[in-house]
Amino acid sequence: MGKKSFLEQFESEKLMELSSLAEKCSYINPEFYSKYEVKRGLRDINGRGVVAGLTEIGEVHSYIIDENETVPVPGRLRYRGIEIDDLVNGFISEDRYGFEETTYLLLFGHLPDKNELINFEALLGSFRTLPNSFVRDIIMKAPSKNMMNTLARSILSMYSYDPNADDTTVANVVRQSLQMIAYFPLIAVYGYQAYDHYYNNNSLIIHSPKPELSTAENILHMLRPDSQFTKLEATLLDLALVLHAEHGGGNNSTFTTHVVTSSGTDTYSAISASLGSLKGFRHGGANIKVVQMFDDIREHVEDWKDDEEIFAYLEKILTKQAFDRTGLVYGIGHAVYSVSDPRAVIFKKYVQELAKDKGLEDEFLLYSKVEEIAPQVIGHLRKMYKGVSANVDFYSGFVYRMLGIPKELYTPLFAISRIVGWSAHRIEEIVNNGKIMRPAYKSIAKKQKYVEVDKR
Ligand SMILES: CC(=O)SCCNC(=O)CCNC(=O)[C@H](O)C(C)(C)COP(=O)(O)OP(=O)(O)OC[C@H]1O[C@@H](n2cnc3c(N)ncnc32)[C@H](O)[C@@H]1OP(=O)(O)O
Ligand SMILES: O=C([O-])CC(=O)C(=O)O
Repeated sequence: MGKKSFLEQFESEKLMELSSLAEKCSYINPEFYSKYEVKRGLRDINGRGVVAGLTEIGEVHSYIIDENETVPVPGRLRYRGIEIDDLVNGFISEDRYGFEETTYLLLFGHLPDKNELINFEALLGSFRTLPNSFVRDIIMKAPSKNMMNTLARSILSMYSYDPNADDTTVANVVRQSLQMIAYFPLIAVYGYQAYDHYYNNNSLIIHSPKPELSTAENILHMLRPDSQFTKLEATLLDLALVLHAEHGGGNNSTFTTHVVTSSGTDTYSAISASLGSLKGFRHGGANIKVVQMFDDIREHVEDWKDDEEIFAYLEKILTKQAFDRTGLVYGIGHAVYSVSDPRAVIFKKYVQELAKDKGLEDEFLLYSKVEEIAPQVIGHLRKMYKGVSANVDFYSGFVYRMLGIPKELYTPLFAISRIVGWSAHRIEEIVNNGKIMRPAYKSIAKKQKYVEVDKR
């Protein structure tokens, strides 16, 4: 073997030494959190978050108080006060797509009437054109294997194309938000096409969006080489976009929008930070992990109908002996919900229909079994306070897989939808001229004296 490069040497020897120092001086005894009454993850053990703000955009409901006792209840989600089930039933029963209507509702506070909706859809359609040379200079250059990083990088670059980028007046932020809502599907899909071309050697496909198509239809049109899709496929993707659009101010990526916006920074900086948050596997990134976990379960569990075999394999995942060895069963559990996540409940009904359509009923059955068994295994091996159930990410990846969407686009699809919630929250933060967010950390460091370098 040749001489080791400086980097290799650093990695193998110095890095291990420095990393053990960093780990040692970063460790905090978990008992101190209860001793100093610090809420880990800014939540109490019942999942109740530290109240950090007020909002009128989304409401996440998971428990009631009965005689001073917290009682978990089936989860409920409201967008601008409207129950998510009512919203979904509304546009589906009228045989319409719902994402544009939901976007209008979340940003402007009321359901659009027919004219407002037509005009708004036309406005989004007219914004669905990236600035000249953006695809060539930003998206095609340095394609990355992770489309969340491609999105974040592209959104940060958008700053250079916006002559009024730093203006944080509401009018300008509304304009930037609508442009980002229109651009996100293009950047994500084209970013994927560039990756697929440069990394996988497949033909480069760039279909221009069509102004008359909905967001969901445009995604399928731009993604598929032949641009073909069925009504059921577009309806399912539209539903997924509606269900992911908003989740209150406290979820990790939206809270990031609030924190970063409160410093007074520009829209592109705030949204790229939220994208970084959403990518994480405990948040939006879980949807890819769920599908990878199911690939692993299908490979290792022989009888998909055998509850005991499934239980035993999930135990192995929980005890870090199988799958990615993080000890997490992805798609299960939630910071707030306990009995159920209403979005997973809605999804499940439609997923069953699509699975039947695609001849994947056995796989749907396996998902249902894991949904039922995983909470028992987690309850058995972890300290449970509020209970766990399937979250929105549990079925979303399965839907995307059935739609033939590549896994690289699963979390970006979450972002294509959640940009709406982030935008509404950024505007709410600006309108209310909030103070800069600045919580406290209690220092528990022992005092030490400065020692001159020769005497250490
Ligand atoms: C859109 C979204 O962001 S939805 C969430 C998507 N994320 C996932 O699906 C990843 C898997 N799930 C998880 O990691 C967690 O359930 C989270 C991050 C979502 C919530 O975590 P918490 O707020 O800690 O949940 P909760 O308080 O109910 O957990 C109680 C215990 O069960 C554990 N637990 C909860 N869910 C899981 C899970 N899916 N797998 C393994 N252990 C779990 C927690 O780690 C905790 O144990 P600990 O105290 O020893 O750390
Ligand atoms: O609320 C949360 O913590 C995570 C979540 O489900 C979301 O952001 O949709």
